Amino acid sequence: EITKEQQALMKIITDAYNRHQIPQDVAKKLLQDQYSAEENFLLLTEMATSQVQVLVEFTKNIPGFLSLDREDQIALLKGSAVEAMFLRSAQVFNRKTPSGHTEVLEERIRKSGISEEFITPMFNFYKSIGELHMVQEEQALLTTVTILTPDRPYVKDQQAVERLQETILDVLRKLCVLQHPQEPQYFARLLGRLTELRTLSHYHTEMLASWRMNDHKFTPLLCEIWDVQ
Ligand SMILES: CC(C)c1onc(-c2c(Cl)cccc2Cl)c1COc1ccc(-c2ccc3c(C(=O)O)csc3c2)cc1
Repeated sequence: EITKEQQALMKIITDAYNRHQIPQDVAKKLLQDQYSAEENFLLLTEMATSQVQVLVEFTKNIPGFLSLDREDQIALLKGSAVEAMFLRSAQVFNRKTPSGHTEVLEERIRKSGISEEFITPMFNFYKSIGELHMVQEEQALLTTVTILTPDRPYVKDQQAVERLQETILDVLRKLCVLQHPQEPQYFARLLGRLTELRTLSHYHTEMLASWRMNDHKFTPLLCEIWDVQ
């Protein structure tokens, strides 16, 4: 079962995950009433930029992350940002509370110049995440596992990242058994989502290319994290 130090680790990560969220005044912009493709793209760009800032702050709270090589920290953030944002936006879509963001976010994503070939897998993913009914600890730990993926491009000390990731995976596996006793393969299903995230990340690269073809501009932070422009 989960040890005392694993409990402490899970609490640190879950508290940080809940503390670092897009500010409500930024999220509320989704509710404003312009719905042109241009307006949707601009709003989504603002959401993504804010989400990256939130992600950087969250990552600093992952025990051991700041002890990694500085360049490896950057490589892990760049390599996982899109996947972490898919996970975060998935939680928004599957939130029960009628924050109203769900519908407008879906509407804006569907009408922001993303081609249908990417929209379908994207919303299939959102649905498959919803079907998992993850508790918030599982969401926080799964995002952390995604960030601590050792084989991202340009990571030098993969062993150091692997050690951190294994620590989190061990807690996540035990938590899944506790939270879903009637579903022994639940942990395996969760990890299967990480494979789906990699595929979505490849689609995302093409999404960026097609937006740029139509002369869409990104913010400096997104250009830096996604190596565009
Ligand atoms: C540059 C831009 C056009 C773009 O490029 N690819 C993607 C992109 C898309 Cl379209 C889908 C998935 C991933 C990415 Cl990066 C995006 C938009 O990325 C988003 C990132 C994050 C949110 C997001 C997060 C949290 C919350 C919360 C909350 O927590 O309370 C309330 S509202 C909300 C909104 C939305 C969109």
